[in-house]
Amino acid sequence: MRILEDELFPSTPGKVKIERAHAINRQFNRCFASTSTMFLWALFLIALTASYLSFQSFVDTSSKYFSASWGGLHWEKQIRASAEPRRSQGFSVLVTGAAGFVGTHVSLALRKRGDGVVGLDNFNSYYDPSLKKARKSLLASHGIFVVEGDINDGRLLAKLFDVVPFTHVMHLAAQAGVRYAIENPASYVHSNIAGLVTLLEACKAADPQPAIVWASSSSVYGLNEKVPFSESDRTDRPASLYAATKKAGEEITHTYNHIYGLSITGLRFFTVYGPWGRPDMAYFSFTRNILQGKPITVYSGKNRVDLARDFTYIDDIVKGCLGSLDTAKKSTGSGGKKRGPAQYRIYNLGNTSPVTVPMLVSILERHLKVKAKRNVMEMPGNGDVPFTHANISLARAELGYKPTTNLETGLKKFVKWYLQYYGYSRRGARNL
Ligand SMILES: O=C(O)[C@H]1O[C@H](OP(=O)(O)OP(=O)(O)OC[C@H]2O[C@@H](n3ccc(=O)[nH]c3=O)[C@H](O)[C@@H]2O)[C@H](O)[C@@H](O)[C@H]1O
Repeated sequence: MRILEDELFPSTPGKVKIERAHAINRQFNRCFASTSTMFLWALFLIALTASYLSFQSFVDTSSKYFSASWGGLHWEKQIRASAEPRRSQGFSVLVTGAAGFVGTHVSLALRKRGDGVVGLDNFNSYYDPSLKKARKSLLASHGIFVVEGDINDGRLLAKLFDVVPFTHVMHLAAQAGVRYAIENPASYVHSNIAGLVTLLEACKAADPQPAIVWASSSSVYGLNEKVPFSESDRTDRPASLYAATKKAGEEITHTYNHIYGLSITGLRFFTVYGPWGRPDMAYFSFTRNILQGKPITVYSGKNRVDLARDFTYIDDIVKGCLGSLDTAKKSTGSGGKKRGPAQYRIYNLGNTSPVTVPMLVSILERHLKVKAKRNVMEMPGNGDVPFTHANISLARAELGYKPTTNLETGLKKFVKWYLQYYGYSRRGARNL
């Protein structure tokens, strides 16, 4: 009671002071209590934000990890198994563009003779990716594992060389097609220049360094008029961006050979055709249109001169690729440094027997037993050259390259595959 009275009615001024002091103290305590509560709240909020952020980064990292199409112990095991040669002194070859036309055939040929093969392909949609998936299944049925990834992915390439000491790289990944460069120029720079450099960087850093065989193109001869085209002819007048990027590739590979001791062989392919081919190429799209009763456009040169190509059958090209791998010397660098001069070669791989485009159509008509609806028009100025013709004496002498399939025979084999693949022989045309 007394305490309560004293509190309500202080009896002395001194007591008032004390009471005031108590009041201030109480206020201070209240204030301190609320400040510390605020402080605790702040701490709590900071902790909450921090844990949210770290959870987010965990989610990001793990989603990246889980969505990555490569990596992990099982993946590495598959790579090692695929890369393992099955013959003594066999190669371990990394084939880029393995789900592509030439890549599939070369991979199969290497596997059949007992070499180890790992494929790499980005399965882009330049043409129907389901054809690339079908090629991948074909490769898988022969024990060849194809990694889904891009040659611009330096981390992936480093990982592959980490897992397997590849003896060779068969570099066939590229943005192909002469006329498509008008529509999508950046894709040529991305694959044929940036991708090439990323790949060469990985090869340079690899220990041991692999020997590299890669696909250049007959298109580097551009406006060259001297026939047949020899490796020593001018190649500084490309007629398309595609050709320019392939020519740039020849210069870039030379640089890596010169500075880092990489063994390099460039192959100038001449209009390669055959089963499992590329739907964007004339022989393929003509076949599709002829079977579907649609017209085809046949380009002609100035003054109605027929265009001609040194069409080369895929099996001959494969022999040239394997001959190049077999004769490639080892790279001489290690630890990113050149230890001595390294091999640098360029070869034409053609058929050395050009055929006109109207003749190509006639052969297809005969094999398909259907008449084509031809629209002839002057070649638009979009990168085409009027003719190609390979001098193959260098490849013959140094690689033992000797093409044996003429266009008539090669197209017969292509048509047989086409009819079977697209189901014509069984139940009429698939709707393609
Ligand atoms: O050797 C190469 O380095 C290149 O070969 C190939 O290019 P090209 O020789 O141009 O083959 P391709 O398109 O089949 O046209 C063949 C002919 O048909 C004509 N052509 C074409 C299409 C058409 O609708 N009409 C037509 O007359 C056309 O004018 C041409 O005269 C590869 O595609 C290329 O990636 C590259 O590897």
